[in-house]
Amino acid sequence: MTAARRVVVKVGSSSLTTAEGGIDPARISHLVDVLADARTRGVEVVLVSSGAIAAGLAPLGLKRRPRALAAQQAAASVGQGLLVHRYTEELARHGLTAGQVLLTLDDVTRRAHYRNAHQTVTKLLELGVLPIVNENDTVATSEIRFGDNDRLAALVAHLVHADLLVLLSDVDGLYDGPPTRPGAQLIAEVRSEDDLDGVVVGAIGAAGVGTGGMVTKVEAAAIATGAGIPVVLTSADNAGAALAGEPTGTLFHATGKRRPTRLLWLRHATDGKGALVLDAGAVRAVVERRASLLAAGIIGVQGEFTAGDPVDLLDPDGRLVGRGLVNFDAAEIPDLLGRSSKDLKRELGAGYEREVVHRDDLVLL
Ligand SMILES: Nc1ncnc2c1ncn2[C@@H]1O[C@H](COP(=O)(O)OP(=O)(O)O)[C@@H](O)[C@H]1O
Ligand SMILES: N[C@@H](CCC(=O)OP(=O)(O)O)C(=O)O
Repeated sequence: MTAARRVVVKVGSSSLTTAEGGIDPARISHLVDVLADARTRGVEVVLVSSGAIAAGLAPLGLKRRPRALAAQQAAASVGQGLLVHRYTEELARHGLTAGQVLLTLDDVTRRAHYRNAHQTVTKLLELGVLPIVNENDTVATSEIRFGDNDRLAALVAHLVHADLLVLLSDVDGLYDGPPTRPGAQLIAEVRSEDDLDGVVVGAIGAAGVGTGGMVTKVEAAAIATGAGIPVVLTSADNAGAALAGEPTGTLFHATGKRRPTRLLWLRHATDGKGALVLDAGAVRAVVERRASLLAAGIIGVQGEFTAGDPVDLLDPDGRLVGRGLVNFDAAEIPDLLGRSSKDLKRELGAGYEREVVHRDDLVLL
């Protein structure tokens, strides 16, 4: 693989903390050396770093990662500052400046937020700053949370038009089963989902500080490769090789083409906040003709959602056919059901003429 020009590097909590808990300064120092080295070769780097919660445990006298969301958020609040401070000091040794970017799910799925996040990170790169991204843990509540940073990193890779995503963990690649199992084999290359048949993808590692384990890494790889970005999964110790384009760990080849991120997210990770039930004609229009969903073809509405939320699209038998970002609140839809755009415009005004889900905001499942 040739060396990439713009890379998103994601490092997990398990690669940044000591066995006793708390940030491991030596590991951060090593990682920063590798990133700085890539920078001197002209590679633009965006770092997605986990570890805020893990870094907050020791200062709060906590022995292990708390289960309750509020306690995790408190730990993240304490730990994020410490973490970025560590990076800032280490980067300064190389004459580099860190910029903190905290994102929520909305920032990479809602159009206006997405544009904003894109502009900020692009500007930081233009200014020669090394952006350090994490989820905005203190404000993200359970329904709108990534939780793990693997999928966030895949969406960030898309957001910044990266040509490579490097996922660094405490394991040196994807194995065909839990790596602690005797005889587990490293998978060097994944060209399609078929290569994952029979692979047992398991939970978090021994460090117990990560989230999601291998499952979210494989999902992240599917999101990125499906959007045309290859992924290298390896250990933090092998970060240098990965950034130099040398074979290491597991390489997931790109399978698809670039697509809007909010569609990637809709397909891979979002559960609909509610659902719209379509009549048979609307199912055909949406599935076969890739048309927008109009009010005339909707026969039911389920759940509570507001305009801009993801909703499931169901056929008359309740089968899931797609998911889309809806243009109306749930409460507005009953009045629109089954009515033509022309009637809606005449009776309710021009704002009601628009599609309920625009085809650009819709994925088939
Ligand atoms: N098939 C597999 N291949 C490799 N690692 C696996 C596999 N199944 C489960 N794992 C576990 O996933 C862990 C990495 O996930 P996690 O602890 O969430 O790390 P991070 O903090 O880096 O995100 C590894 O330590 C490993 O024990
Ligand atoms: N945003 C959280 C990330 C949670 C987490 O542990 O993620 P990861 O280690 O990537 O599985 C943090 O900084 O602690």
